[in-house]
Amino acid sequence: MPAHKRILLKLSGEALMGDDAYGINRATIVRMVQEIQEVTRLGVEVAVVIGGGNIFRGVAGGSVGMDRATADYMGMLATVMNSLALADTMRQEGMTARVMSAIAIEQVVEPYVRPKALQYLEEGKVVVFAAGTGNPFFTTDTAAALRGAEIGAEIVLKATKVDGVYSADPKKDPNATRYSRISFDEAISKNLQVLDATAFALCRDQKLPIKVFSIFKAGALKRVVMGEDEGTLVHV
Ligand SMILES: Nc1ncnc2c1ncn2[C@@H]1O[C@H](COP(=O)(O)OP(=O)(O)OP(=O)(O)O)[C@@H](O)[C@H]1O
Ligand SMILES: O=c1ccn([C@@H]2O[C@H](COP(=O)(O)O)[C@@H](O)[C@H]2O)c(=O)[nH]1
Repeated sequence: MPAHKRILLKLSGEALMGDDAYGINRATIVRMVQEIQEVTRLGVEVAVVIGGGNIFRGVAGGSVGMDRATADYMGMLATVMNSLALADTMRQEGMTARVMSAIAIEQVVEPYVRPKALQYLEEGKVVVFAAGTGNPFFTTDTAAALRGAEIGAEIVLKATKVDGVYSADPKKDPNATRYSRISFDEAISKNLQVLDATAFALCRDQKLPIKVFSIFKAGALKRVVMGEDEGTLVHV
C-alpha cells in the first residue's frame, strides 16, 4: 500500500540535461516519466512542478546586468517548456497529463485554475504546474510548496541531484553528513540551501512535510511513495 494518496513531485530542471550541456536529454526525461508512471499505477494522484535550471535561471540573467524581473519571467517560461516536454513524454508513454500555467499563454497551455486541477487529479490525470508561482523573485521550490498546499497534497517530494538534506552542500563540502530526518525549524535556522527558505517556511506553516531524495537513483520515487527509508524527511 502506498503511504500517500496525493503527492506533489518537484523535479529538478537541471537534472533534465542528463549528460548534455543544456536542454532536455531524451533518455533522461523518458526515465523520469517511467518512474512517475510506476507510482500512478499504484493509484497515487500525482501533481508535478518542474524547475527550469537546464534552460535559464533568473539569477544568471541578473548577474550579467539584466533586469531581474525580466530574467525571472524568462526562467518561468523555461519551466513551461520543460512542462510541455514532460507532459508530451507522458503522452508517448501512454499516460494522461495536463499542463496548467501560472502565466497566461492560453494558445499554448491552459491556465492554472485550482478546481480544474483538483478535478484532473481525481480523474487520475497527472497535473503539471508550469511557470512557477507566476511571480518573479520566487523559485519552483516555492511553487511546489504553494501548489502542494493548494491541492491538499500529503507531502512534497523533491527529486533532486543529491540524495537528501546534508549538514552543508555535499557538492562543495566532502565532510557534509546526511540527515535521515530534520525539522523545518532546524533546516531554516541552519540555512540549509537544498530548498529556498520561502519554500521551507510555507511548508512548515502548512504542516506539509517534504522528502528530499535523488532523482538519479532508479526506483527511489517508488520507495518514497511506499514509505520506505529513502532520502531525508523534513518535518514540523
Ligand atoms: N544542505 C544541503 N543539503 C543538500 N543539498 C544542498 C544543501 N545545500 C545546497 N545544496 C544543493 O542544492 C541543490 C538542489 O537544489 P536546487 O533547487 O538548486 O536544484 P534542482 O533541484 O536541480 O532545481 P532546479 O529545478 O532549479 O534545477 C543540490 O544539488 C545541492 O548541491
Ligand atoms: O515562481 C517562480 C518560479 C521560477 N521563477 C524563475 O524561473 C527560474 C527557474 O526556476 P528554478 O526554480 O530555478 O528551477 C528561476 O531561477 C526564476 O528565475 C520565478 O521567477 N518565479
